[in-house]
Formats: sequence, structure tokens, C-alpha cells
Amino acid sequence: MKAIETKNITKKFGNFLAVDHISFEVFKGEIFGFLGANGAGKTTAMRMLCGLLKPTSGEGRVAGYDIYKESDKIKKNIGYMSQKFSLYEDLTIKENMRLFGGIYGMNTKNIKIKTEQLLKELSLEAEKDILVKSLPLGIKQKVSFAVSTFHSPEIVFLDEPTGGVDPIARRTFWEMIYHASNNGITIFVTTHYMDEAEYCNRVSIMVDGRIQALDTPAGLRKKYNATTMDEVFQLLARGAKRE
Ligand SMILES: Nc1ncnc2c1ncn2[C@@H]1O[C@H](COP(=O)(O)OP(=O)(O)OP(=O)(O)O)[C@@H](O)[C@H]1O
Repeated sequence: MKAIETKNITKKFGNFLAVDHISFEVFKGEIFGFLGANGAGKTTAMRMLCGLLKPTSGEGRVAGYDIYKESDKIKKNIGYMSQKFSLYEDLTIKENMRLFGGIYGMNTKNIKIKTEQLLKELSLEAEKDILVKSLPLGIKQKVSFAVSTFHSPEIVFLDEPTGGVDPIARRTFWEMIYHASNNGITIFVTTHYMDEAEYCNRVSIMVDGRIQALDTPAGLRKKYNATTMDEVFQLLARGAKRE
């Protein structure tokens, strides 16, 4: 089953073509890496998929819903996490979980059950009443991911979720991603870390608004005769006109 389908999605800002006819599919439970240099158009594309921005043209379905007509349904069926938009710093871990559960429309009983379950899974039961602002970044990101999947969405969009954390914390974070994917949640993730690109089932690389390459990491390495995803990325991004 397809979690995301797009056909020739395009976004123009004035005369500037930020996203240029992108077409791709993401399968249910897949971990899909969405890569591209700065300004390639990733955030714009992701905003269109999340129902936050209308495309100029093209077609798309997310979780089975039309991105033009059913953006409200899309919002209910997805989770979203970014480095910039995440938790309320002046609330505790538990309060954040409750708050987001409420925002996602869950009832009090389910929020309570899910909060306890997540605190246990994250081994954060002892820290549940600590204010988020006093937590290390790696823990914040774990909690932030947990909150984005709190309502068991079909798809979770992660916009550079591991920015600024050390490699060990990033590895732990990816274990959570695998766990969610094993439970059938589709993961759509942007990252600038090429070791993380290797962890994805498939990866697309955007250059100047277009999808320049899309395959498994092994398939891309083979195609571009490269030993690492970093080499593949450098080869493709070198041709970029945007900075
Ligand atoms: N609202 C807007 N109006 C005009 N131009 C925009 C707007 N939003 C984005 N752009 C331009 O579209 C291009 C793509 O931007 P976008 O933020 O999607 O790239 P990105 O791949 O996410 O980059 P980064 O990795 O730096 O976040 C950039 O040149 C950007 O300046």
C-alpha cells in the first residue's frame, strides 16, 4: 500500500520554481530519506505533503487523502517533528505528552495509558516531572519524536530531527525510528547527515527543485560508482545552481 503518492507536484513563488514537477511514491512502513542541499526545495515539498501549503500544480495523496481537498484529514493522520518546532520548554515531559495527546484529539483515558506506555518505553519514568528546558538535547529529541507519534499516525514527517546531537544520541534516535517503522508507521525524513541516509530503505535526492535520484542507498552507490552516500550526494549536489 502507498502512504504517499505524488505526480508532477510543482510550487512556484512568483516566477521562482521552488519545487519542479516531483513524482514519487512512499510505501507503508517504509523509511524514506528526503535529501537535498540547502534551498533544494525539501521544506516546501514537505509542507505541501502535510497539507500546509497548496501546490501550484500536480497531484498528490498522503495517507490516501488528496492534498488539495482533504488537508484536514491529512493533518489528523500524520505526525510532524522538526528541530525548530517541537516541545513546550516550560512544561514537563508528562505535561507535553498530555498536551499533544489533547491537540491530536485523543480522550483523557487514552492519553493517560499512552503517556505511561511511552515513559516506560523511553525509560523516562523517573524524569516525567522534569521541565523540558532542563533536559539534554538528545532526550528532548527522543521525547519530541514520541510526541509526534503519540496518536499512532500513519505517517510521520521528520524535518532534520537529529540536528545538533552527537552520533550516539543519533543512533539511539534511529532505533526509535526503526521501532516505529516496524509497527507500520511510515517515516519521511530529511537529514543532512549522510550516515543517516544509509539507514533509510530508500532515498531521494533533490537538486534545484527536482528529484535527481531515487533508489535504495545500495542502488544509488552502485549507480554512481560510489562507496558512500556522502560521495553520491556530493556528486549530485555539485551540479546545483542554488546555494
Ligand atoms: N514563501 C516563500 N517565498 C519565496 N521563496 C521561497 C519561499 N519559501 C521558500 N522559498 C525559496 O524556495 C527555495 C526552496 O526552499 P526550501 O526551504 O524548500 O529548501 P530546503 O531544501 O528545505 O532548504 P534547507 O535545507 O535550507 O531548509 C529556496 O530558494 C527558498 O528561498
